[in-house]
Amino acid sequence: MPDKHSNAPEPGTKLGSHYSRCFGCGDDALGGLRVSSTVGEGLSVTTEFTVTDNHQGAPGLAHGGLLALAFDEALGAVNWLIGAIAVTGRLETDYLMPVPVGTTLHITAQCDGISGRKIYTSAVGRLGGPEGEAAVRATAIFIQVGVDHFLSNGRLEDVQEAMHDPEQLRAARAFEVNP
Ligand SMILES: CCCCCCCCCCCCCCCC(=O)SCCNC(=O)CCNC(=O)[C@H](O)C(C)(C)COP(=O)(O)OP(=O)(O)OC[C@H]1O[C@@H](n2cnc3c(N)ncnc32)[C@H](O)[C@@H]1OP(=O)(O)O
Repeated sequence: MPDKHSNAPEPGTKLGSHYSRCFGCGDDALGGLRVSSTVGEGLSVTTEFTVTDNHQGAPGLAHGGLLALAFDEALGAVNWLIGAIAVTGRLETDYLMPVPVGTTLHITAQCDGISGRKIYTSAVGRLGGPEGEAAVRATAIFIQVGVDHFLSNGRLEDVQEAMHDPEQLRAARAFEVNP
């Protein structure tokens, strides 16, 4: 298990978005999920995601791929706690119960360990409250990367815009990145 980063926020702290145009957590992404995570105990975060009319796959039920996105965000937020910049290498989801429109998934995500650049994480999403029945489980492997991953691969205009965005710089500082 990795150590919690010495500058990691205290339990109860709301983590901001890592990028304002991120479809999972950003405020500027049209139709995005806008999920936000709160630091939990140890290397864990909690995230609430409410399923709306726009999230349907079958009538009245959440789309599974969209739920996977919510989990990707929650699991990725764990990386803030260890001060790691990382991208999703593998994401596996188990859908245990249908998730109806209007319900809230209470997701708890945690770090399970690291090996080299790989960060192993897992999460469970419960319905009806943080202690409710498990509806979705997920595991993910994040791979630590350098900031050059984004600078070399991202569309230039977006990278440049992000580098001039004070909010993006705040997020980068949280990862101890100097873009
Ligand atoms: C303006 C600038 C500001 C920047 C401020 C940053 C802010 C912070 C942003 C955070 C952003 C998050 C955003 C949300 C989360 C996404 O949605 S991320 C987007 C989706 N994911 C991707 O696009 C990743 C695409 N894949 C890749 O780029 C490359 O395959 C990777 C993942 C970087 C790995 O390539 P690589 O660096 O060449 O790594 P490689 O040496 O092959 O493998 C390293 C290790 O990882 C393992 N591995 C590699 N791929 C996998 C895999 N798919 N499954 C399992 N293991 C794997 C390898 O087996 C190897 O293990 P060991 O041999 O060391 O035991």
